[in-house]
Amino acid sequence: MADKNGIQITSELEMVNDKMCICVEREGSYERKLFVENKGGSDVEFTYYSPLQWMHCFKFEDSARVTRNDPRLISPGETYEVKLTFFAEDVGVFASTVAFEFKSTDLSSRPFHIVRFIEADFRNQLVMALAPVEPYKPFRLSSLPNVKYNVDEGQKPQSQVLNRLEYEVLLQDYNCPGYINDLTTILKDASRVPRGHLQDKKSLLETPLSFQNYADRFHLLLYLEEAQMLVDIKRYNKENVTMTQDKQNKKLLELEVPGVSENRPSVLRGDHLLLTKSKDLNLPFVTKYKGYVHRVELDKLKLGFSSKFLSSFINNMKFQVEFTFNRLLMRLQHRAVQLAVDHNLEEVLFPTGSTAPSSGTKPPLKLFDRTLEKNHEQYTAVCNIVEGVSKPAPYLVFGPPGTGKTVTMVEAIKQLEKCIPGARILACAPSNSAADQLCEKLLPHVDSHKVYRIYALSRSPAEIPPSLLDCCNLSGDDYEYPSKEELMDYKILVTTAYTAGRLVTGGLPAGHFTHIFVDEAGHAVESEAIIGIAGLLRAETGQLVLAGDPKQLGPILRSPIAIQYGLGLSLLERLMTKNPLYQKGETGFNPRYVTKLLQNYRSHRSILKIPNEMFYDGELQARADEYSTSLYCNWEHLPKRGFPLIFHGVQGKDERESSSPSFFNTTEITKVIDYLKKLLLTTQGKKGIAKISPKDIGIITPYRKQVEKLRKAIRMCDKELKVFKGIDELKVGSVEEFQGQERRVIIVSTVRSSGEYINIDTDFNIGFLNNEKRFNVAMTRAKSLLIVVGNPIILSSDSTWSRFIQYCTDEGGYTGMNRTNIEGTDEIIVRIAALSLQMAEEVDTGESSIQAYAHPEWRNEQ
Ligand SMILES: Nc1ncnc2c1ncn2[C@@H]1O[C@H](COP(=O)(O)OP(=O)(O)OP(=O)(O)O)[C@@H](O)[C@H]1O
Repeated sequence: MADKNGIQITSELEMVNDKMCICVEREGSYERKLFVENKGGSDVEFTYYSPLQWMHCFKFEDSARVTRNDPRLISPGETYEVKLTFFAEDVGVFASTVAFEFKSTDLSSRPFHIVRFIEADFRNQLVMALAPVEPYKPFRLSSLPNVKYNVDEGQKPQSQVLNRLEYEVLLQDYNCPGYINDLTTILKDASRVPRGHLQDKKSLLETPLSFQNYADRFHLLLYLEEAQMLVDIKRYNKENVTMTQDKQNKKLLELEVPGVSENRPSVLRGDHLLLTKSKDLNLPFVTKYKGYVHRVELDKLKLGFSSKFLSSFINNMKFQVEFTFNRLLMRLQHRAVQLAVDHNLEEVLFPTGSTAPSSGTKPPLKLFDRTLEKNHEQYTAVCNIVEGVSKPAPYLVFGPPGTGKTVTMVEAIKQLEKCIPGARILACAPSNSAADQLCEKLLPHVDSHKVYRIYALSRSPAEIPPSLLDCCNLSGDDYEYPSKEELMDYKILVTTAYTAGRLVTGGLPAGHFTHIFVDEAGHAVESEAIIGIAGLLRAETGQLVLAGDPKQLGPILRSPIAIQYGLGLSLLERLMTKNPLYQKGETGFNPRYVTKLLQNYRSHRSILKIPNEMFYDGELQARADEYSTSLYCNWEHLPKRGFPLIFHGVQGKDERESSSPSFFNTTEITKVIDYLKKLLLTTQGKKGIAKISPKDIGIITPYRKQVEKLRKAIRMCDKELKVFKGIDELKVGSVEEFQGQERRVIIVSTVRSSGEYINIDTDFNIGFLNNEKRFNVAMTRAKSLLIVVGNPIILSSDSTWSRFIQYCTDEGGYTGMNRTNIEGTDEIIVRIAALSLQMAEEVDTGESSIQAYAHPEWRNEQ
């Protein structure tokens, strides 16, 4: 970039972070001058200039049409102009790197180069309304000094909970043993040979999982995971932070924690933080104030402290903050693996199929959802679950997205409730949204007083679906836990896997539940999936049913070592891959234990094609009803009629604001809003297109900040959308929040527009790139129309996305940014390397290296 040999390149454009920037707010063409000035003492030949990558929206011209064969002499003191035209056609941020080549008149000299970065930003009103509220300034991570301290206990949120459920079954601490750090070091370094008990632990990890080593192996894996969590949570410690008093509740203090809504760090209601007054830090002995989390609101925490602390609190007081993580979730898993052994669940967890199948034919079932009767696999699965043919082995319902796993499970639960008078059912899922969905699907056919949805205190009441308010444990603004006896009266309890642990603690006896169902079982670590099983299921009499798809989102873990030794394998996947009862034989799967569903009833066949080929060996059959999946096949905004899939390429910018580490992309938001308005306002009910309401549309994006900005754009900025009837029911959420869900129309905003942040995505397991499972879930939620808005160049660096974009292009579904002549960073790097090479090697062949770095398109033009 440096000016060289007296040549300076300046322009009329504003310089921002070493870039020449032009910012416009309207369509049109904009001309700006670049100045090549000779400030040296001798003549210089201007031999060439070229953008290193071709951008259709930029044009460069000069009066003499400089070429190598016809260079322009620039004498000392002279300035020569190059005209840049920016064609603003579509909102976005467009960047170009331009290389200028010169040669001094001395014949023996070699060419030299100067590079300039040019960025053009075409923004509209919405982009401006959503712009960063203040520049991004990452917060400094600090390791707090080891000082002696005492802890001042804070105010817990639980105080308002009506708790009639006793604590009958002990939950021990399961503290991480001291040797775990040494073991971690040894396991990370293959050259180190462990001795004594560390050797025993290493051998335990290397021995295949069996019922004999079940609890010991899982305890060890969980400790390894916890050790990594402890290291990771320290990254979030903060210095010199201030708090403010909450406006609604003066007893709470508000602390800003950017990233908390994306689980960076993960903080739930009821967790606690430790705060030390900054001014006390030099003291030999300090007090750490415990603040309990009463609410998590986007990037803010509302904390409850002791009254002593509150009376000494003054605004702008500075603190050091240490995050802790809630060990409860680890402890519940430790207890579960122990209870699995104590309750002898060997035939459930390592089934051998030793018991004879029940004989005799049962009368045929009349299903609530008659459509399932037409699918032999689903119908058989429901009958087999009701008959309990796999007992004590678990019954598995697995298959790709939209094949009806959840509806099969729900139908089986309804049939059990109807046909087996003594049936008591526990229905679980790893996430709240999946558990809510189970409950919502049960309600149309089961009396609401027979079903009870139990939430943990950490669940924000605002997120509870209105349809479940009458059958859950939220009472007014507070949660309650009914007594054991009251809970045992319900025929069906629905909860997350973790919250099922409270039922174990509450002393519900093993064998009370005749059937336990776990949906989305591929999403949970085995030790998590069994929290609601171990201690509640009696192996000889109970029936366990697992449903899921190992190709969708799996467990999220922190420790590479725990993953290496198998903690990332879900119970569902372990049974399917390691247990002979669940393997595919010559005649397919054994229907006594497993049903594989392969008929997709959700999506238009064009939407299914890529996930089907990439993740399901093409086995998936598109069986959704033609009428409903074709509703948008004639939509006027489709690039190609009959292909209800759009990839809209945009050239945006991934931005951050304030101290939030999360990303957003306002150019993509503009496009998403455009499509939303086309769907809801301009083409509603037009030309054979069915009417659609906001609840039938879902917007998926991987970053929390983009979720927040999209919601703001829809509910606050756009004057037509914000007053649109039912707009609050339009769900905008992360992929995790959409797992198990479907919508008639799905719009995906991928956000990423810069290669430099891809490592952050990989490190924190966020974003879409390098994450096939997240891609799979997002792409398989739409029934009749899928619109993906993203930067095709960045996404194409990932083989899965590249194939998807190619597919859309081949089928005519690609639109937006003209890609034909745009290349990725790799090509630019090659061209920059070509420049440097020539300088480094000091070769002067008399031939310019320009051919090596100029874009072919540019050469043709010249
Ligand atoms: N036999 C069937 N006939 C018609 N429609 C069906 C049938 N089975 C399921 N469906 C419909 O297919 C859609 C997907 O079903 P469901 O959500 O149960 O699938 P899933 O396998 O659990 O999906 P995911 O893996 O994405 O969670 C739903 O709209 C459901 O009503």
